[in-house]
Amino acid sequence: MGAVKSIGVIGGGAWGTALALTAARAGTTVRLWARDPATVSEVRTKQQNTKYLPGITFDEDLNATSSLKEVADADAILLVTPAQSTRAILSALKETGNVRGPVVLCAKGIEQTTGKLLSQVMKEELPGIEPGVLSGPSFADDVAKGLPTAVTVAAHTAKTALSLCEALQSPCFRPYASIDVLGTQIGGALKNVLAIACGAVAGRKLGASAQAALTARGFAELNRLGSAMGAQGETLTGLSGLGDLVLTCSSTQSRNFSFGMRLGEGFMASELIAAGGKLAEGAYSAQVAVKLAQKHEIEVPICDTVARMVSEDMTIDEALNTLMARPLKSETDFF
Ligand SMILES: NC(=O)C1=CN([C@@H]2O[C@H](COP(=O)(O)OP(=O)(O)OC[C@H]3O[C@@H](n4cnc5c(N)ncnc54)[C@H](OP(=O)(O)O)[C@@H]3O)[C@@H](O)[C@H]2O)C=CC1
Ligand SMILES: O=C(CO)COP(=O)(O)O
Repeated sequence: MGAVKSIGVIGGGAWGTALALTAARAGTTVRLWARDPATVSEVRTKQQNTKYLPGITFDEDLNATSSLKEVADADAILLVTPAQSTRAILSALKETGNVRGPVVLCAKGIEQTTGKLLSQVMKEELPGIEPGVLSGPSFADDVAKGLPTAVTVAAHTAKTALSLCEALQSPCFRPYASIDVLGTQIGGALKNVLAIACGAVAGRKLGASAQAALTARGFAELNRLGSAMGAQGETLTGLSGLGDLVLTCSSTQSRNFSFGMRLGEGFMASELIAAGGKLAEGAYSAQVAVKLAQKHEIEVPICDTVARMVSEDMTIDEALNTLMARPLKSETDFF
């Protein structure tokens, strides 16, 4: 593909808005699609998205629209809605007949009903269109404020990955190109599950040592499962893997970590979900991550306890006891 001069961003939430700002700062023509007309109007007229990025007024004028057909008419599309809505949006995008460039998957999750990665979903819904993936340690708030951030942008060819990077690069946003489309998705999906575990440890006040141990053992799970699924080692230890795991497992700014904290404080997962709070993708990916691990015959005890806490099959104290009472084993696979 040639240079990416225009980008359509689908998703008027925190991350979609921050990525639209990122493209604008890079000098790329950008149009943001949101399903909520109030968001479209506020972004257009007030340079704000108070529902998802409260307290931030953009320096950039963003062109927002409610027309999917309009936003699809771009050299590349960033798809930035929650993972579970990906199939429906891809199908609606196909209906527009306007998609020509790569569609970059920016959600961090696995499809619950099928256990498929989002690029696999895209292959079914938009065959013939190149998938891309954007993932890495990047809080939408930080990015919207122009704080320095680095992410991985993957596509099947280096040329496409580099063109996408060029269309997003600015003094505050540094994308690294990759051709590991599969591997770049795995870290983002699994770190959300593992961040719930770390948040639960913080909420239950089990100490910084426990949190660090859980992060490191969580990385072992991410690494084992990612490798079994075919991810490259450098991807798993890179920005979209270890980088994002460290960020999300250590900050109350993370919605997954905060969701875990509430579990650790004694709230039930169903209460938190019913209250309709902020999106915690890990709550939707935990169970399906465990199933994927079973399919690949990989042990993921931390993901498993998170899945069981989310389905209310286990309390935080039971989870802790289960993890601590596991049979002794080697940290490496050498003996
Ligand atoms: N926030 C962050 O820091 C980062 C988020 N991500 C990932 O990006 C994805 C989106 O997250 P984020 O933007 O933060 O989420 P938000 O909760 O901030 O926003 C979600 C957006 O998606 C819209 N939406 C939800 N369901 C649908 C649907 N079925 N059809 C169309 N639009 C829909 C919502 O619209 P409405 O308002 O109408 O409900 C809203 O505009 C997630 O997978 C997340 O893990 C990745 C990196 C950073
Ligand atoms: O993916 C993110 C940071 O890289 C955002 O994490 P949360 O969805 O947990 O807020």
